[in-house]
Amino acid sequence: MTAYLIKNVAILGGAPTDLLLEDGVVASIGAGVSADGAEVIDATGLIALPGLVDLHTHLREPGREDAETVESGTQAAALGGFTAVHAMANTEPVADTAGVVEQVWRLGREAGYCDVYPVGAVTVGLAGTQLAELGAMADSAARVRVFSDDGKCVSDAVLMRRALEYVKAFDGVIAQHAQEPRLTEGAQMNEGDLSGRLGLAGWPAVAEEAIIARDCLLAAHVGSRLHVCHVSTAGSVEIVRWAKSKGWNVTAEACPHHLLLTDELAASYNPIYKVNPPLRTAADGEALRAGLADGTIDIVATDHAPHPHEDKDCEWAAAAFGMLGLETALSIVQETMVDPGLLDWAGVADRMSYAPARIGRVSDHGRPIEQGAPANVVLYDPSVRRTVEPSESASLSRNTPYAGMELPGRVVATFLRGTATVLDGKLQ
Ligand SMILES: NC(=O)N[C@@H](CC(=O)O)C(=O)O
Ligand SMILES: [Zn+2]
Ligand SMILES: [Zn+2]
Repeated sequence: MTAYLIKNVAILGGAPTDLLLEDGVVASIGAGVSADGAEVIDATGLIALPGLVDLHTHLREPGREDAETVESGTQAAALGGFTAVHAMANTEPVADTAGVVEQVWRLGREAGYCDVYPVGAVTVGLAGTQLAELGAMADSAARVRVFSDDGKCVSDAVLMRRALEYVKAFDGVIAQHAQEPRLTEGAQMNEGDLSGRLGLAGWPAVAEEAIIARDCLLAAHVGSRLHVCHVSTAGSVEIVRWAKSKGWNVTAEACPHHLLLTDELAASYNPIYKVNPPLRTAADGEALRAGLADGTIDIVATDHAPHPHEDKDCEWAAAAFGMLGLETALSIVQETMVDPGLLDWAGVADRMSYAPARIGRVSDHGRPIEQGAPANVVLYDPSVRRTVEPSESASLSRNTPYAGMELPGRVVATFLRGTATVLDGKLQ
């Protein structure tokens, strides 16, 4: 196994030092470290961050291998600086049994680009009527700790309560896609003046906020853990802040696209901007960034949602919801959070590595870069700018909303347990 001696690297943006990755671990740190036979990387100007952890990725396998496979999705993840991703359960078949989650987990191991932690469905077939075999998925080789019907909301309050109660036995968490279904029938974009003008059915903020408020109360009532997926409104940030002030065990995520993009883009009628929950107003984006800065929003999660062109290259109303996210997430966090001074690199390590690993109960990832820790590390160059070129993506899909946009930063290398998955910006 190749050892890597990374010279003059700024760990979390600190003073330059040397970093030796050997035998799968961080072997030593300090100026002037030397190692015979190690491959030397001159990392002058580069930052080292702990390998990123995504709590919300759609890999589409099994069932929609035309959109993404575990292999292609984890290649995209590695290129984005991720060493672990949680794969959502809305596959075909749905990941609602020990058999399916073990299959996804094994495919991740075989591909070897990034550790894959399957998310188990909360209800059978995501149908929202009957609890899935949560215990069997938790006890399986995949050791599932995160359960979600993402794509759909667990809207039945009794089922949500039972799920929250059930996962307490193995320290699991319910990750809710907060969308009141009756308030969002036929919804196409954020509800506001613009949806009226464009003649597209609106998705009101209250449909998200009402479910989040209810679920915070339920989680507190049964003493369980709730995680809120893709928080998109200022009101949702306020509700999560309130729940945390009560000491309740509630965590929340924001997605890069909600930090950067706004609902005005829907005026193009280009379905590349169609996503669930929808792009919201500039004021919502500002509240999300402030919430992420002060810790109300615990993490950034990509909600990487690949769709083949036939599901996106059509009229707005017929198009699928979702956008790619893995390869651009770190750049967008730099653009929206680091460059404006809202978060430093230590903060990025927390929101994109430590905290998501903690919520997902993943112990091998999300560890500070210190001697003896697993060598899950990303080297990032914050000083360059690049134009997003969809054809360069490792994803099998092309639905990035950032095509042609100039973004800061570039992932130079990613190491998974000391093995380079990306070097010189290229997949290994
Ligand atoms: N975010 C999306 O717009 N789409 C996701 C589902 C989801 O995250 O709710 C998908 O699976 O395509
Ligand atoms: Zn969702
Ligand atoms: Zn999702």
